[in-house]
Amino acid sequence: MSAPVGEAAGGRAGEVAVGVAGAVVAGAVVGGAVLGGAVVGGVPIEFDRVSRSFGAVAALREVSLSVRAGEIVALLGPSGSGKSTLLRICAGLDEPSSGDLRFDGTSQLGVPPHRRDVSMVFQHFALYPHKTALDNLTLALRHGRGLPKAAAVARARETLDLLGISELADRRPAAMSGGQRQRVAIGRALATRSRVILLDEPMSGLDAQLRVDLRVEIVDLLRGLGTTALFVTHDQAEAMAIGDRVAVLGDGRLQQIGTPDEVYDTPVTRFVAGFVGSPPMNIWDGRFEAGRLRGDGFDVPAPAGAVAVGVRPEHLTPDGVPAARTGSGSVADGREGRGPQGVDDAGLALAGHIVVAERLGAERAVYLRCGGQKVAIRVDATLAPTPGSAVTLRAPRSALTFFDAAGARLASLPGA
Ligand SMILES: Nc1ncnc2c1ncn2[C@@H]1O[C@H](COP(=O)(O)OP(=O)(O)OP(=O)(O)O)[C@@H](O)[C@H]1O
Repeated sequence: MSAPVGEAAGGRAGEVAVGVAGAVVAGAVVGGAVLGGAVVGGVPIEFDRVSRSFGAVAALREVSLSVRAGEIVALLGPSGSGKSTLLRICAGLDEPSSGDLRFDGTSQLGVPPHRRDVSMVFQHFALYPHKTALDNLTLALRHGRGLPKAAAVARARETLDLLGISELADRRPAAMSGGQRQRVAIGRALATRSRVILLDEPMSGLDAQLRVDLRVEIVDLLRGLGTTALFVTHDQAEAMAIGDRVAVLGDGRLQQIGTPDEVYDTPVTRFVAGFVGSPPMNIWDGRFEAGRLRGDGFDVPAPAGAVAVGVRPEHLTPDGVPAARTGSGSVADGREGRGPQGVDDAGLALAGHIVVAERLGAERAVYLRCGGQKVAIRVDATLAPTPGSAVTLRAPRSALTFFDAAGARLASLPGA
C-alpha cells in the first residue's frame, strides 16, 4: 500500500511493494495548507547537531545542516552512511537520539508525521495495486489532503499531465512498466504539494537512460513547485545533477555541504575526494619528510602534515599516447602524444602502464597501473591509449590536493 507518511492509507509506508523497481510514495499530510495554484513554496529545514544511535551503531553523529526554503539538497553517501535515517527523522518516522530538527524555526521533535506537511517517495514504491494511476493520486489527495472529490480528481489529472503520463490515468500498476510506476509514485508525492518533499533513492532499479530522463523531470517539477526537497542517492552523478547543493555523508557524519562545483573542485576531506567524481580523485599515500611527500614512485613538495596526495583524473596527462585516427585515416588533431610541456618540475610524475580504456562520448576514461596502485585518468577521445603500453603520468603542482592523517584537506603550498 502506499502510504502517506501519516495515516491516510492506513499503514506504514513501504509495507507492500508493487513491482520490482521503484519508489513507495508516502505522500502525506493532514494539517498543511491545501494550496491552489502550482507554486507551493517550501520551508527552511534545519538539522541541529542531530545524532541517532541504534544500540552500539551510531547512524548519525551531530549532523548540522541548513536547507533553504525551496532548495533541492542531494544527500549523497555510500551504503550505511546515514542518509535514510536523516530522511526518516525529517519525515517524523524516526526521532533523533539528540539534537533538534526545525521547520521554519519551529522544532518538529514530537510532531507526528501527518502534521509536518511532508511527502515522501521511497526506494520501493507501493502503489495501490487494484487502483488506477488516477485513483492512486486521487486517494492521496482526498485522504491525505482532505480535498473534495472533484478537486482531487482535477489535481490528480493535472499532475499526471505535468508528468507527461496522462495516458496512464486508467491503468493499474500491473499494466505499467517500472518507469511508469515510478512516475506515478513520484506524481502522487508531488500532487499533495507539501512544503517539504523527501525522496529516498526514488530511481534505484531503473535503467540508466530512464534515470537521466526522470531526474530532469523531477528537478523541473520541484523547481516549478518551489518545494524544499531532500533527495537521497548513492550515485554521485545523480546528486551533482539534482542538487542545488550536495550534502556528502560518510560514517554518519556530514563531510561537506556545498554546490556541486564546490564539492567537486574543493573537497574538504579525503572521503569526499574519493567518493565524488567519475572516476573519483586518485589518492596516493606517502611519508612526509623535510617538506616533501614521498611514496611509491613519486616525490613532491608538500605542506607540513601531508600523508596523502590526490589528483583528479582529468589533471593527469599521459606522455607518449598517440592520437587516434579518424575514419578517413588521418590523425585527428595532429597531437602526437602530449608531452610534459607546461608541467612544472614540482608536479607529480609517475610511471605506469595502461590496463584498459573506456570511451565516454568525447572523452576516454583510461585505467592504469602505476606500481601497486590503480590510477584513472580522463583524456580527449582524440587520443588512442593502447592497453599494455607504458606511459608517464604527469600533473602540475597546482592540480595536487594534500590530505593530513585525519583525512582533512590541507592548504596548498604557496605558489601551487
Ligand atoms: N532500525 C535500525 N536498527 C538498527 N540499525 C539501524 C536501523 N536503521 C539504520 N540502522 C543502521 O544505521 C546505519 C545507517 O543506516 P541508513 O539506512 O541511514 O544508511 P543509508 O546511508 O541510507 O544506507 P543505504 O544507502 O544502504 O540505504 C547503518 O549502519 C544501519 O545498519
